Amino acid sequence: MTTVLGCIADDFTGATDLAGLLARSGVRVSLRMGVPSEPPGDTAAFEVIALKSRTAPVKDAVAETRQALKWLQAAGAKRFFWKYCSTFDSTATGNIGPVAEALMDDLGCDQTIYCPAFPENGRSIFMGNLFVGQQPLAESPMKDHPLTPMQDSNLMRLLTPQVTRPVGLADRLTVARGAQALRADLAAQKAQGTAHVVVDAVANSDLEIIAEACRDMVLMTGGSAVAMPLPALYLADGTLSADAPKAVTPTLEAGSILLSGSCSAMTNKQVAQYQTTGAPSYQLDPLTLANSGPQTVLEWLSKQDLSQAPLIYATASPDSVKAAQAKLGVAEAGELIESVLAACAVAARDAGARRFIAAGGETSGAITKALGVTQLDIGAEIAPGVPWCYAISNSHQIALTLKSGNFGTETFFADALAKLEAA
Ligand SMILES: Nc1ncnc2c1ncn2[C@@H]1O[C@H](COP(=O)(O)OP(=O)(O)OP(=O)(O)O)[C@@H](O)[C@H]1O
Ligand SMILES: O=C(O)[C@@H](O)C(=O)CO
Repeated sequence: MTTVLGCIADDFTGATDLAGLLARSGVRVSLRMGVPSEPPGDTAAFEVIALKSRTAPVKDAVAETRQALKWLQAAGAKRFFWKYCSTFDSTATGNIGPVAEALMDDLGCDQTIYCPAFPENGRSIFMGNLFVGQQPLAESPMKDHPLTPMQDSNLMRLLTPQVTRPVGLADRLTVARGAQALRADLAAQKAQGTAHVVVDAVANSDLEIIAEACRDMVLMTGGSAVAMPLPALYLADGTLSADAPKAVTPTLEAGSILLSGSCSAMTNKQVAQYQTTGAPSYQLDPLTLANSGPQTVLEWLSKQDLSQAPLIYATASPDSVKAAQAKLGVAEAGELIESVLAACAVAARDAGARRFIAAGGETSGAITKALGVTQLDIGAEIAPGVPWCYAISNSHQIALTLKSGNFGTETFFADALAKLEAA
């Protein structure tokens, strides 16, 4: 069917996050890993293209996003959503602002909004300042992020050096006055030449007002949550027909594998919690892998009963990650582990695994690539922003969940397996 909303996300777990929130509507949502090489064929009402552009050089991020836009336009989309991280992960040079401006230029639009708020996951914006739980962004663990350390909490100050046109704010007091007031405020700012407007939101009810006020904008930008109300708005006014294809749940064979390359505080807790369930687990050590390769873990995996959902993880404390990085190099350590987890995913699939849980954005990218997955259909949500996804890998129907490092509660891994049983 014709695509109603074309979405572009700057990383893989972020793309499943957005796709999962859109899929809460029950309407089919399709996720593409990278810009498809084929022109659009069987497209869904909501199409999400996942890029790996968050920390790419600005020029590459812009070029790749433009290609994604062209594909979505060919799928029939007239409205677009640019999804970045709910913690606004970016640097003074990009990539949030430059990509947004490139999309605005290509779409001929002169204003867009910026709303990374995701209240269900503790991200809120007040007077243009982003909070993670009760902490300002710059006092949260994001201040120490290895690639995009967020050392300012003010979104206008963060965005201004990334763009060429004026940046403004629509604050919570305006949002609280409703969609009409917000629309009037945006129009007044547009008349004064303000192209980029940060919009406050602290609760889902704010996001509903913002989505209603901005639903006719050619381009909206934000975290996933501000897009969540759009399907219901489109269904209500007939932009999306009530008989638009619904999400379907395919039948799956048993056999599960959990692969974790995320070292976030939450993933560390999730790995520890899963181990208390008695499930088999294997810890990857980067230094051992560098010396002797993946043979030992692959042998261990070949002896596992996949109905026990074994876990293979490189997840470690910040200190041991730093120690491994000091010896091997940051990128080298990461790539080594990603390649081993990807090899484990393929070996597990060939041994009969059909349910895959991947933790970490980079890790998820490596695993989906190794499994040859290019398109996923979105299923039930396990935790806010983390859905099950269905795909074909080497002619097998598989289910995959790609968990963003910071998302989910401590029992996420067991919750994910249980959710699939219940589906
Ligand atoms: N023990 C380790 N030592 C060094 N690097 C590691 C170790 N374990 C994992 N890594 C690497 O750290 C990186 C973790 O990034 P990844 O994006 O997968 O997780 P994340 O940052 O927690 O997730 P997200 O991007 O969704 O927030 C990967 O490149 C992974 O290979
Ligand atoms: O918005 C978020 O926090 C996540 O979807 C994400 O982008 C993970 O990398």
